[in-house]
Amino acid sequence: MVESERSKLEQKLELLKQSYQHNLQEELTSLCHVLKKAQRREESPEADVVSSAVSVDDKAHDETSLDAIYRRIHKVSGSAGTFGFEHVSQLARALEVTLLNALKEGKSSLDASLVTLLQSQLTLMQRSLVPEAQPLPQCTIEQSDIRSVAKIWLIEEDALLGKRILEQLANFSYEVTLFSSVPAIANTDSEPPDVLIVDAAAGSAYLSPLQSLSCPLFFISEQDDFDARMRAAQLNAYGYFLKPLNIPQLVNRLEQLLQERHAPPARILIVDDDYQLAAYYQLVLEAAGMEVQVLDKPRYVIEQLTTYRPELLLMDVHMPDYNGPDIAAMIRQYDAWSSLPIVFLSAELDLNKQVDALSHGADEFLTKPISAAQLVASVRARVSRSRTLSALLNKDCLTGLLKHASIKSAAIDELHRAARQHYPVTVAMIDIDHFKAVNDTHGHAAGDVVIASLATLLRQRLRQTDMIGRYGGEEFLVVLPHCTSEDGRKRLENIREYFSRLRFNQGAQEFGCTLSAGMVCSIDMTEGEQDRLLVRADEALYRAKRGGRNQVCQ
Ligand SMILES: Nc1nc2c(ncn2[C@@H]2O[C@H](COP(=O)(O)OP(=O)(O)OP(=O)(O)O)[C@@H](O)[C@H]2O)c(=O)[nH]1
Repeated sequence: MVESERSKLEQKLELLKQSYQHNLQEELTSLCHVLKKAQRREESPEADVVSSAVSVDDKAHDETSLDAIYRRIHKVSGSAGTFGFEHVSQLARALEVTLLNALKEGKSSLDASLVTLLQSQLTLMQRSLVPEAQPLPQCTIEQSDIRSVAKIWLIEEDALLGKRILEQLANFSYEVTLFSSVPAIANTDSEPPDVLIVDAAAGSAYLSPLQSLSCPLFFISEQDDFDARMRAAQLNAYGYFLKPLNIPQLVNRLEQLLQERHAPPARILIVDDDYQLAAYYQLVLEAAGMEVQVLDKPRYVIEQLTTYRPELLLMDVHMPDYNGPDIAAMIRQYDAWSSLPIVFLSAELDLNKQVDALSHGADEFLTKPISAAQLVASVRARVSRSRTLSALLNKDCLTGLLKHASIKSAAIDELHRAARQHYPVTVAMIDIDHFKAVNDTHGHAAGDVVIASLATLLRQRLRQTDMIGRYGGEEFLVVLPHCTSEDGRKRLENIREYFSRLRFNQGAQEFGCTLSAGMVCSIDMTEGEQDRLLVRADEALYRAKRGGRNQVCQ
């Protein structure tokens, strides 16, 4: 995040805090007035004859009732700490516990001792109205549209093996520098790499200084025992690969790592009727690089989920018309949202109610007040785990791309969205030419390397917003939103050209491959024909094959 954007967010946060401080001041003053009223009633109940004549409904709304005071103190205890008024929050929390116990004992109105306690604590709260500094957490996720080439340092004493790994990784468009030993790194003055791959034979005594490079570490090793793997874990190794090396497997892991770093921002939906708190959470999460929308009317949650498609829902438990657990239970009725992470954010102290909320389909219960750092860490961890799980379910293990069913449904969803919002989408089917011959001549493992390299190339040459899937064995489907046929053709030609230049090694043999692609753009189709987009792309691919292969047809 650029510095100017960050300082804008910090200014907004400051304004929000000032506005909250003003409201809190008013709330505490208003509570003091209510207490005076309650005290007068307590001292001369005969003056309160009117109250005996009021209806049950009016009593329920009596602002001096124990329940009404409890709710207001509960709200202060949940929100004050969030805005940095730690001391006020602690005082309110202690009061809340006392009032809750009184309610549990069956009391419904304030007695003299409770009034005195409340008055003294409210005075203390008014005096403590000084916010503590709360820096916004740093944004740790870099975002860019197209990923740059990743730099890798490989430390391998065996020069022949090092050269072989380097050549194979170069096929996947990584920029690899080979070092013969750990000390050799000391002689380089270039920037640290994105990833460091080390042969564990280099000796663990040498390895500790590598951690100062603060880049992810991958080990390659001949040893598969507990001690060897533990040493790697203690050095925070991100991956451990056994020799002989399975390059596609290593590349898969590298890609996973690089994708995490360049992952699109997490999309969060906040459902909370308290606009100040919701605005605060929004600012904190945005400052951490996330995309956030706020919904203050829980009634429209399904519509909002459908249009915004968040990756996590952050929801208040107590809202005026509906409560959070009921909304969570309703969301779980929809297949599409059955695995959406739902996190409750509430000042609820009662453990039974927290457990009840979780049993209604929520994944986590965070108690207010929560610090900005805690909120960001918790949301980030949930989104990351959910992305990993969904990758396992929906992604192909050789290429890390979407599987057939997932890319097909992503394509159909995107086409419908594009038709509603009137923007062009280009769809392309890509197939490796004469792939059977690659397998027959160089073996299945070499064929796998070719498939994985095309996947990597597609990821590297397309935008983060494009969708890529492995449609069949050596066939890929790509969906390019906001892309005209002219633009789509340029991108596919670039990929075709680049792929034809890749060299693969199998033993002493070197070989290359080509691809054919069939593409179609949604705006070139007639109104009712859009459902046939995939069929038309497939027909275009067939023409490319018939026309001699190594070409893009539309
Ligand atoms: N190595 C490897 N081969 C695969 C995989 N999935 C499918 N294949 C092979 O891909 C080959 C596809 O061959 P065909 O569909 O006959 O077409 P082709 O040889 O690519 O020829 P054209 O498409 O006409 O250019 C078959 O031999 C499959 O066994 C895989 O995951 N790995």
